[in-house]
Formats: sequence, structure tokens, C-alpha cells
Amino acid sequence: MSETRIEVGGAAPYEVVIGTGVLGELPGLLGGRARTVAVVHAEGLPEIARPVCGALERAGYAVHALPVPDGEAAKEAGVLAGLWSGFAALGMTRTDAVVGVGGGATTDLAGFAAASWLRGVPVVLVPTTLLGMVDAAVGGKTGINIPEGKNLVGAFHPPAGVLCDLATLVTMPREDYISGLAEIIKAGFIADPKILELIEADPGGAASPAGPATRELVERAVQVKADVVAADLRESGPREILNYGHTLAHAIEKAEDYRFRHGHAVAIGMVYAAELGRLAGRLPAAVVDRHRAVLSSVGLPTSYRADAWPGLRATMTIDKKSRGATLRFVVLDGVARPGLLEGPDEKLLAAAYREVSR
Ligand SMILES: NC(=O)c1ccc[n+]([C@@H]2O[C@H](COP(=O)([O-])OP(=O)(O)OC[C@H]3O[C@@H](n4cnc5c(N)ncnc54)[C@H](O)[C@@H]3O)[C@@H](O)[C@H]2O)c1
Ligand SMILES: O=C(O)C(=O)C[C@@H](O)[C@H](O)[C@H](O)COP(=O)(O)O
Ligand SMILES: [Zn+2]
Repeated sequence: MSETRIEVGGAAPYEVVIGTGVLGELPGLLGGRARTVAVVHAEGLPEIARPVCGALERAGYAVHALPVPDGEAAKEAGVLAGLWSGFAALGMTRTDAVVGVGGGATTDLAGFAAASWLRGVPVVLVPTTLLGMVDAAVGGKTGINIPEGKNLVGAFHPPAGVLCDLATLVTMPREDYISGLAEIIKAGFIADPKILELIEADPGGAASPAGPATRELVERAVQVKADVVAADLRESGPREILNYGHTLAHAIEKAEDYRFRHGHAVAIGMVYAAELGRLAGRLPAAVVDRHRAVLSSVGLPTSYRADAWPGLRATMTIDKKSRGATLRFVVLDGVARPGLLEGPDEKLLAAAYREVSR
């Protein structure tokens, strides 16, 4: 089957190319702009990084591989500083480029390194996880974690292109693959109910890269994200819906010292947001039940420890959607009807958490 190309509109439009065995498209996405290309890749993925580098070398680029730690350990200030030193050693100028290869953690780091080097050089992203393809590599949010919180340092820096080679998914650890399904389910609840129907019809298939609906799920989730970020790159309004479930999720990730999978935390966070909506009188209980059912059908968690609440509540205060001391949550008024809940009462926040921790 030939590749699908989804355009992400905005001031600097770019394409997300989706297909199997499409690594050869990479030089085209760079568009001949660069001379030197720094390939920032997760160190555990040499088998994927090698053909990426090869494709670029054959196209005439001077290619330098810069391996970084696998997973969330990459999103640290020390690793970022190491990349800056690497770029300096390569003599990278504004006519050079970065290619990021790996999961969402690697592409968030590579994107931020590109955003900050010389105040911005082009980056092309090659996500190799389900979550990276359907969410992290698309939309231009880049950044790293600090001990005080998740993604607290970063920049909006849209890529010049995104290449999703579905063939890379087959080597993914199962739990990481399942984690990516949380963001796909998020896209279903906020914008595209067909996603929910596909997963509900065949949860086993959805949980496998070889599933019959895998490509359609990836394409639908990318389309949701592309539509939203094209309308609001800098999250001045509509983009906030992509943060559904993330207020509690990021607090859980911090509480777990960033050793808890992002999608698993988002799954719990979506149940919390759904309960908030129900308790605020906005979301029918049946839709909350649907959250628990679809998430658990693919093996995602829907509850978290009761004793964690005071710490989670304190962390949520510095969520990026907050305005001053006012917490703001993305909630649903129905499937594909996202809205905002501003400054909810403390009793409501605690009551919703009780539903998640029981
Ligand atoms: N920028 C955004 O808009 C955005 C959106 C969603 C999530 N994120 C971020 O993405 C991160 C999570 O990304 P993730 O779920 O991809 O996890 P990850 O990047 O931590 O990758 C999970 C693990 O899988 C390994 N891996 C990657 N590809 C593989 C492959 N093809 N085969 C075998 N192993 C492979 C990685 O090296 C890592 O060990 C979080 O930091 C989250 O905050 C960012
Ligand atoms: O692209 C967005 O906007 C999102 O919110 C997508 C989220 O899935 C993603 O986890 C994002 O990194 C969260 O952003 P943050 O601004 O809350 O750090
Ligand atoms: Zn997310």
C-alpha cells in the first residue's frame, strides 16, 4: 500500500508521511536545505538509526549520529547540554539540520535541541513508537523535564516533516505500544468517535502493530492532531483539548520520578477528567463507564493510589493550563465535545480522585 501524506497547516506547513518501509522518503522531507545532519537517536535503536543514516548519506548529506539515553532519561538538562556540545563540535550552522529518531521522549529532546541551537535550526522527526507517531512528533511541542515537573522547559518548534514508518513498530515492547493507545483513545474521546468504535470492535487487534486497524488508527489520530495544531500552534485556546487527561497524568509521572509510562498516566488522567465532568453535571455516567471499558480492554490502567492525592494535588498547581492560582481542566460535555472546567471546587477535585482511587 502506498504512503499516506497528512498536511499540517499553519505558518510553516509540513507533511506527516505514514507507511511501511518509507525510510527512503527522509531526504525528501529535509528538502535539500542542509549540509550537515545530526541524527539524534535513542541509543537502544541502532538497527533503526543505521538505515536512517544510510538513506541520508546516499542523498549526499554529511551525517553524524548522536546517541542519547533511551526513553524518558533523554529528557534531561544534562543530555540536552551534551547535544549542544555535539552540535558545536560538528560546526553546525543555521543551514544544517537535526533528525530525531526514537520514541516521544527522544523526539521531544531532539526537537528542543533543534529549537534552541542558534535559536532554531530545522528538524525532521522519525518517530519509532506508536505514541511518537500519533502524538509526540506532530505539532511542534518540544521540551524536557526538570525535577519540579514534567515538560516545564521547552519551546514550540514545528518540524520540517515527520516520517512514520510502521515497520519500526514491530520491535516495540508491548507495554510501550499499549501506552501509545492511550493517546489514540484520547483523540477518539475529544474529536473522532470512529477511533473508539474501531478499538471497541477489536481490542486485541488494536493492541498489536499487526492489527487490521493499526494503520487507520494511526492516520485518524494524526489527522485529529494535525487539525488542532494547524488552528492553534501555540495553545492559545483550541489546542488545549489535546491536553485531555494530562493535568493529573503529569503529576503522576512526577510522583513516579518519570518512570511511569506517559500513556498509562494519561489513561488514569482521562478517567479523572471524565469523573470531574460527571460530578460537575456535564458528562453522563455512561461516557465515564465507556472510558474505563475501552482503556481497560487494551490493558491500560484506570486507577491510582489513594494516598498519593495530597502530592498530586500540589503538583497540579503548576500545570501549563493554569492561570495564576486557577486550575483549568479539559473535560467533556459528551464524546467529541471537549470543553473547559475552570477553577473547580477543592471538594470536587478530591471527590473525582476518590472515584479514581477506589
Ligand atoms: N511533544 C508532544 O506533543 C508529546 C505528545 C505526547 C507525548 N509526548 C512525550 O512522549 C514521551 C513518551 O513517548 P513514548 O511513549 O514514545 O516513549 P519513549 O520515547 O520513552 O520510548 C519508550 C521506549 O521504547 C523504546 N523504543 C522506541 N522505539 C522503539 C522500537 N521501534 N522498537 C523497540 N523499542 C523502541 C525507547 O528507546 C524507549 O526505551 C513522553 O516524554 C511524553 O511526555 C510528547
Ligand atoms: O500537543 C499537545 O498540545 C498536547 O497536549 C499533547 C500531549 O499528548 C503531550 O503529552 C504534550 O507534551 C503535553 O504538553 P504539556 O504542554 O502539557 O507539557
Ligand atoms: Zn500526552
